Amino acid sequence: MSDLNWQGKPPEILIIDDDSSVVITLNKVLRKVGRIRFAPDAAHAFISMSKYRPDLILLDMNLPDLDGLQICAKIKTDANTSDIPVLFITSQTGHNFEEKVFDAGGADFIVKPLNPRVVASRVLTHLNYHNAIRLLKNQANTDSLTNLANRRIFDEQLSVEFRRARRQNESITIAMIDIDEFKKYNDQYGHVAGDDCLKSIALLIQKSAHRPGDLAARYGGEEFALILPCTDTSAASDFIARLMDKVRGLQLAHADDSTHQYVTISVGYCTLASHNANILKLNEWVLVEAADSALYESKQAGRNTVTCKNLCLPIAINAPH
Ligand SMILES: Nc1nc2c(ncn2[C@@H]2O[C@H](COP(=O)(O)OP(=O)(O)OP(=O)(O)O)[C@@H](O)[C@H]2O)c(=O)[nH]1
Repeated sequence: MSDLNWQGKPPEILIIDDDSSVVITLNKVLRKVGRIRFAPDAAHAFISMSKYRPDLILLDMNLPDLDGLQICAKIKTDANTSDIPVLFITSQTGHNFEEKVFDAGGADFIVKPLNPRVVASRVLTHLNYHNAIRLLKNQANTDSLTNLANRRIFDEQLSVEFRRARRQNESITIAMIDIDEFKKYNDQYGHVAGDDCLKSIALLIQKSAHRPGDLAARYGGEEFALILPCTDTSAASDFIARLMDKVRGLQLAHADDSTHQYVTISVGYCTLASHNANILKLNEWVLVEAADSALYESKQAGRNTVTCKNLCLPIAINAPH
């Protein structure tokens, strides 16, 4: 249908217009470009947007319930829709019109009577911009080898989830995961096999951390980090035991591992329990440091081990950094 490389499916285009002749014309021009949906007014448009997140919106200036500028401003103030390009369709070109469109957050406008080639060119240009920005954002947030979130996103999300846990008096767990004897693995099987091993374990971690708010990130070389909101010590312990089982279940041969035949991981985690007396004085990095020191203990204990540091009792608080 579409020539654009849009993650295997055509781009979603939403046309918000109550004039059926305009809708018919736009459909004819754009049906080869993407998947077209229609809404005759603002109410239907917002329902459609929440169901089928559009990649581009064509918006009439005058609609029965809200005017186009108001709809556009609403789209632009909602974090879920703010990055969608909005192109106005209008017969108005009067005083200040262009400024009003751009002030409302519109990306461009197309003047009636509609010229099919102009419509197709403008829509394709904005879809291509939108796609390029989406790909760049994705690259900036993702570790390219494993496709997990990168360290930058981990830091951002850690702060968000820690503040949420504090506000809502919920527990939160941070886990640090490290592949055992990975230097020897690389030495024995080569770096390409090492990369494949990292990818397999990353995929397992990502599939395991599937609840809303969970985040799996590549923290460094062969180290991963997990944020598990609303997860107390016992839930975290079950989660990590299952994850370690799954890694052992992969049975990735590691002939040089001093104690095991297969690739294993060591884990350290720290849970901040709800009702922690010190919760208001703590910061998120206390959890990361505690999880990291628990991971160190797991390594000292012989690897393929999990260690928990619990912060539910009053503890010595490190200076924030
Ligand atoms: N193939 C591959 N190897 C990596 C990557 N990032 C880090 N490494 C390797 O991971 C190894 C980590 O070695 P160490 O920190 O000594 O840890 P270890 O050998 O796993 O030993 P323990 O953690 O004590 O069990 C190093 O040899 C790094 O070169 C990567 O992206 N790909």
